[in-house]
Amino acid sequence: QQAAPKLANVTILATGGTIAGSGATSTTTVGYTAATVGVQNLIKAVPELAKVANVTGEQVFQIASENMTNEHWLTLAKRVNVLLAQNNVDGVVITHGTDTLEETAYFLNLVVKSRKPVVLVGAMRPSTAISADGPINLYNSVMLAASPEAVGKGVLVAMNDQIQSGRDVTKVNTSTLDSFRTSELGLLGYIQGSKPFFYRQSLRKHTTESEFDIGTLQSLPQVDIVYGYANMNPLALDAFMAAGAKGIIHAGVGDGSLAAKVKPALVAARAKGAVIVRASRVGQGILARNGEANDDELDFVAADTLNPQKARILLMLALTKTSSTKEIQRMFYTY
Ligand SMILES: NC(=O)C[C@H](N)C(=O)O
Repeated sequence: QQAAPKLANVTILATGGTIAGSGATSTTTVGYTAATVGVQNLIKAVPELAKVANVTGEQVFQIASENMTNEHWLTLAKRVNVLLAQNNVDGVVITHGTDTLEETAYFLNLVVKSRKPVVLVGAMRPSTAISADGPINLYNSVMLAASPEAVGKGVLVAMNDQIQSGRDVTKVNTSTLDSFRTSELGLLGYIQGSKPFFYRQSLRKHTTESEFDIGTLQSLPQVDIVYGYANMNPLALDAFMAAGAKGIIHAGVGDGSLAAKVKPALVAARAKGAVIVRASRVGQGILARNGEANDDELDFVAADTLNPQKARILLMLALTKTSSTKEIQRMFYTY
């Protein structure tokens, strides 16, 4: 008789969200309360986890993800790095609210110092709902974090039977189960029959190849996002600058064009030392450097394919290393 294959050790770090949410009735799929179920009960609800990994759980936070802060990210990333440095941990799963899940995934993609799998997972329906998606998503994530195929792929997101890259995935629907998408760049693979099937991989640097190190950081530089729209005015930008912003993400219309009413305020912000990154509210495509604005002349940075909320994360990390816009532009083409 053959010995049973040794199961991988996976730690689930629970942070809250709808996956840990509960509603008044089984048909409550809106107006429920996020972040009420503790990690041990999340694990207990899916006994099948024991078939794919030796699972341990830690409650890191218990919050709805709209309350995620830079400080939460630093705490979480440090814990992930400590765990993955241990020989008795093979992978980490992070349960998370879906509203900012894509941001946490990209942050960790840039600061985790390990090739071991890190998988983020959430749910669109609370744990008390008919056909709650949390249990299957959690099962798939633990299976993925335990799988050799996920090693070295960067931080992953596993929802709705799909594997997405932490760099590229974004929430695209307020409420449906297929809310996590990677527009044109494409998902990485599928999960089927308790197995991962990978088809592609991001070529952008991550984890062990990243130059960013949050090991000794207690805070991140203030970077804010100003949203573009017709009749846009510089009020929000000026307020962020007055509050001490070190960087501004201009979530511009189209290819990041600058409204005549706003451009002088951006130029003034740059003159005060803030780094200006031009991104787009569109959600797909490359933000062309020197396209809709002359970035060389203005000394601005182009966000490449990062959406504004992900551009904010890269700019915060970039500002921990340098204030050179040339260097920061290189980083936007690297990560
Ligand atoms: N589906 C969810 O998880 C939404 C919730 N507001 C959260 O992000 O925590």
